[in-house]
Amino acid sequence: MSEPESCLQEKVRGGTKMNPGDLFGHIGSIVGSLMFIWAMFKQFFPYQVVNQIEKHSQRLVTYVYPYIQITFHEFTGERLMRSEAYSAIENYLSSKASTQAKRLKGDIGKNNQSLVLSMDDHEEVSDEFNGVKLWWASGKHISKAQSTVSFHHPMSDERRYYKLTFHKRNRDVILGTYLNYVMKEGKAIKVKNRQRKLYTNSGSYWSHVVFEHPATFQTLAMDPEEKEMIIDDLITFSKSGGFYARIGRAWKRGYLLYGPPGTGKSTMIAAMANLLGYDLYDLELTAVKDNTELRKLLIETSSKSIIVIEDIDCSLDLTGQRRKKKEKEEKEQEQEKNHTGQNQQGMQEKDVKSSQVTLSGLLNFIDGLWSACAGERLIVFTTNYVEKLDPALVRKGRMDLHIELSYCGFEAFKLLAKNYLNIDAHHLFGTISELLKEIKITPAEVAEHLMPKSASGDAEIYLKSLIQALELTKMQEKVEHGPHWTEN
Ligand SMILES: Nc1ncnc2c1ncn2[C@@H]1O[C@H](COP(=O)(O)OP(=O)(O)OP(=O)(O)O)[C@@H](O)[C@H]1O
Ligand SMILES: [Mg+2]
Repeated sequence: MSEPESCLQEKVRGGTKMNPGDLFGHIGSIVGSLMFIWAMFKQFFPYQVVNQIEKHSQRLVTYVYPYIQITFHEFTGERLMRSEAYSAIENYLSSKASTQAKRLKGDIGKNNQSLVLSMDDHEEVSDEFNGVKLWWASGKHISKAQSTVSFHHPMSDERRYYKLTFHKRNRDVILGTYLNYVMKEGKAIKVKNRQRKLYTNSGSYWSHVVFEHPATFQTLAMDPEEKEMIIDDLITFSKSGGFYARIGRAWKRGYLLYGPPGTGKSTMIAAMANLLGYDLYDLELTAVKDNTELRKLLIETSSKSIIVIEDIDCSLDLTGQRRKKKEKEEKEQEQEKNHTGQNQQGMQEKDVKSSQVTLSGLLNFIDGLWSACAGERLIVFTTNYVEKLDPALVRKGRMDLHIELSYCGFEAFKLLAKNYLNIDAHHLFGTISELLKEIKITPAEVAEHLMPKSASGDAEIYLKSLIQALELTKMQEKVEHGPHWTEN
């Protein structure tokens, strides 16, 4: 059975099922079917005729037609801005269109990789929500006034819309929850499909590149339970907009990632961005001139983003004095050279050497920013030395979750072996498990040993190389602790 036929029959069935024995139900279904056929064929009639027929039939239909229709136009307002609701519906319907509609439109998505399909004009798809059946139809108006003058831009006078049809007895469900659901889902799909960016600051300006880091939580080697807990925490956060609004708190969450170099802190941040589909702002504090500049940078960050300050201990010291002041001054002098001639820099460069970002500036600005800006933001600090940080910076409420990334345990090793060598088990695993209990080695070092060096490389070679390295470290430790070990 063809798709329009099946939709029509669903409509007729829907009418009788919803209101058995009700004459209006039948009439309404028939009128619904006629309207659907009309929607398919009206494009072949002149615009004036269509307009007149629709005007008069509308009045008649409202008497007998038990369905309610809502239209969502693509462009709204005097300045004809593209409607957010329309684009959310378009995204929401894209998956339904690809399974139900017979005529589809295809385009390259914003991430420039995947093909995005949407329903073509005058198509219809059905949807179901909490047991309620409803229909979406796409259509377009061709403006009469513009069609005569828009010779050079034949598409510019087309106004597309989506029309939602549902039985009037479901009014509460549709208006109360369904439409909110569609908006939310549609926006979520948009976020998932959009091209994400990695922003870095040079002085008070953000510049960005496309963010395409392949790290995911699946490939991140760490304790599986802790990993689950972090994923849960992130997903709960990203879905809690309503909760944060209800309790009157800004929608933000702070993470402190700490651990030795090479344990996966930066990798985890990339995985977080990939999981949530957020942009990344990598804030280089040592390149920020003062608190004002810092505030400006943070206010410019967009919603759904992760603001990262790596090695926070190297950027600020406990009194707020810059540890890397000298380096900063050198950097700024260089910038000064580069920007000579750009008059907008002139003002800022005047007091370059006297100003600096302080710890209290950072704290104030974080707290202040969150209450001023809408939308969700994560802030992530990383450090190799958690004990060196000022308690004010890492107190609860500011940094909600402290995550330790540590040396490679056996579970983490197994995941690396799976990722790098595609093996779940091996007779050398037992030896490695024992060695990992005694020897501290970072996931980065393990990964280095497991990295295939030739196309035909045997897993055993790489595992043996890892065992050798572990045994060597063990020997070295023995030598270092020699006197204690040999005393007895
Ligand atoms: N837990 C891990 N799981 C998977 N790969 C890891 C892990 N830790 C490190 N690696 C690998 O080691 C490399 C270095 O890790 P990463 O840059 O994330 O470490 P880091 O903790 O940020 O170190 P630093 O403190 O020096 O910034 C990564 O490119 C990644 O391939
Ligand atoms: Mg790092």
